[in-house]
Amino acid sequence: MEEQKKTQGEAGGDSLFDGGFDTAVPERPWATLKRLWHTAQDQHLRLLVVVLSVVCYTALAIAAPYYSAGIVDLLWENIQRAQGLGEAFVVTWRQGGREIFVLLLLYLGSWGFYTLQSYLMVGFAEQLNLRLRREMSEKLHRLPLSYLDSHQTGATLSHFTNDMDKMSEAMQYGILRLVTSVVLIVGSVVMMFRFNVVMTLLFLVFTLLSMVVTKLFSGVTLRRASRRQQALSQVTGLVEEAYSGRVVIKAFCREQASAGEIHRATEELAQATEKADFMMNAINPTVRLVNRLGQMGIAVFAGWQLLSGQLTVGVFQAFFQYVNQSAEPLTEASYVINSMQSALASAERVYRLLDAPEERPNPALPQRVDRARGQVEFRHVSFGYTPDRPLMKDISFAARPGQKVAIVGATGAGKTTLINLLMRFYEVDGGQILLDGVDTAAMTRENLRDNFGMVLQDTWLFDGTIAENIAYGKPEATREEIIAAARTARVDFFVRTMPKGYDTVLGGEAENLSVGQRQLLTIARVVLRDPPVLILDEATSSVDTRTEIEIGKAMQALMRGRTSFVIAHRLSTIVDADLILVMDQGNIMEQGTHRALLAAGGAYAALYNSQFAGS
Ligand SMILES: Nc1ncnc2c1ncn2[C@@H]1O[C@H](COP(=O)(O)OP(=O)(O)OP(=O)(O)O)[C@@H](O)[C@H]1O
Repeated sequence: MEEQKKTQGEAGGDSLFDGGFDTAVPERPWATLKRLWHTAQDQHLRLLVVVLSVVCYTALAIAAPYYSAGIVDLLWENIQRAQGLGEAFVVTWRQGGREIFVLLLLYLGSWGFYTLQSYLMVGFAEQLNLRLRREMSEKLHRLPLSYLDSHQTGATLSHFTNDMDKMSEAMQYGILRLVTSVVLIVGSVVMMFRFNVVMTLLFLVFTLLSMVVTKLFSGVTLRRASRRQQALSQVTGLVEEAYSGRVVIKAFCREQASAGEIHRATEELAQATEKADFMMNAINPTVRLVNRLGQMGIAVFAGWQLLSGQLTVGVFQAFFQYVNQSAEPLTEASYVINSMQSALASAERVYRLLDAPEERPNPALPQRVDRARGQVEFRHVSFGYTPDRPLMKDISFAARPGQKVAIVGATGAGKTTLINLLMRFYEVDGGQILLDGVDTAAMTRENLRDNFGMVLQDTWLFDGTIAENIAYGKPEATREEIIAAARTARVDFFVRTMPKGYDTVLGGEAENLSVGQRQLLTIARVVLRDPPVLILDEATSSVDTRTEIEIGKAMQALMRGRTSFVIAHRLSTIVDADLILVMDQGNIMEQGTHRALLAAGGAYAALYNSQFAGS
């Protein structure tokens, strides 16, 4: 449920600056900020330059209007004097020119510092993202499978994409906006007070009013944005479901029902988006309207003071420069604050991933087993995925080098779990697993897994050539070695029929590989690596009989001379096994050879007889 909520929030998390409103709120904003500060420790100098640049920018931005007031008054006086004398008005270097030049420098300086701080912050944000992305990708490899198994892929991936984007945007734009706005507003208001108290009070009253309006609007906006996020994640979920279940949907002729559901969800999304976007678009004009009304009031008052000689033209225009300078950031305040909140919430999610408990560290003085003979033993092993639900209570068996061990049992019996423990994807709770007499817990995981080769039903091929895919476990393999492995795996023939043979790129062109061909390729991969112990998950129903025979032969060739663990789905293929483990509810019910188990007349015999009763 918790996870569902999390992904929903993430799925719909539009960026603020695209006009979206994010509802995510950080749980511990100050602690997260402190941690971000720590993560960016190699960039503190850059931040110091940014701070200096912000100070210079705001100082210039506050000084420029004040300075301009004097210039305008000076020019105004000169114009009037020239008119009084009937002369043409000219600006010379001594009379106004120098001041205009200085004003130009002030404006240019403030532009320059603004550009500098933006440039530095873009670099800062990207460097920070780079660091976090690197830490996350390293972390992913240190996380135990239990973490990855219990977290949705989409949610984990969104830390690399959505969360990073939000943080980057907030840092490039949000932080600067926030800091410069606060300083600019405070500075401008101080200057405004120096010019005219009544006009400043008038401005503050209308500013307060526009803030109240913003607050009212943002409450409704947040609610509507949240509804839109829910609707969006529902549509995403349904489309994903329709895509992944496309074969079943077609087989049951449920296309119309599925399309209907998506249609309904998209209609809801359209309505929710309409409402949310209307609110989003309505905020700015409304706040601006309030601001304009305020400015009108100030203008009328200022005009009256101007006419009565209590205000100069220069101060009049300078005052309005300050009004504009402060009104704009105030209008955007709620967006900026929201963006900062959502970025901090993203940072929290990223740190939560980085803080997740890791695999138990490898032993400090590990024992090594280089190229095992293949003696594998389980001694009183117990295990549960969760501490409160033990699955395996006391498992013991031994396989001698070169033996074929078949694992059978109904679905959920614990066959995969046994392999998970053997490979140390999960750690045992009690007992020992030994490889050539060495406790696997005393070895490093890398050393242990170097001794194993796995062929799973879920084949995994990556974007790359067939040759690269076969050489995945031994990148330095020569072309001859790759071809020899392909021959053993009975894959050479069909690879040669492909347009570019071993250089055919999978990925774009991988769709034209059948499930069986994909599996043969993964067998070739293991053949090339030549491990002493094998784990094979027998193909079930997704391949045709001829391919199944091919795979069977390839597996036979692979198993020769190696200890092999075969998760068997058809009892016919395991009659020659040296040891059959019959599993049920996580435990081994019976073990022995096919003959011995049949003779014992227990669960295996019953299963065997039921499978072959009709044949
Ligand atoms: N990652 C996991 N977290 C919690 N429970 C799990 C996990 N993986 C498996 N289980 C549970 O452990 C039990 C054994 O599952 P396992 O996958 O080992 O069975 P299996 O014999 O391989 O089944 P199948 O033939 O369907 O693959 C099941 O009850 C299953 O629900």
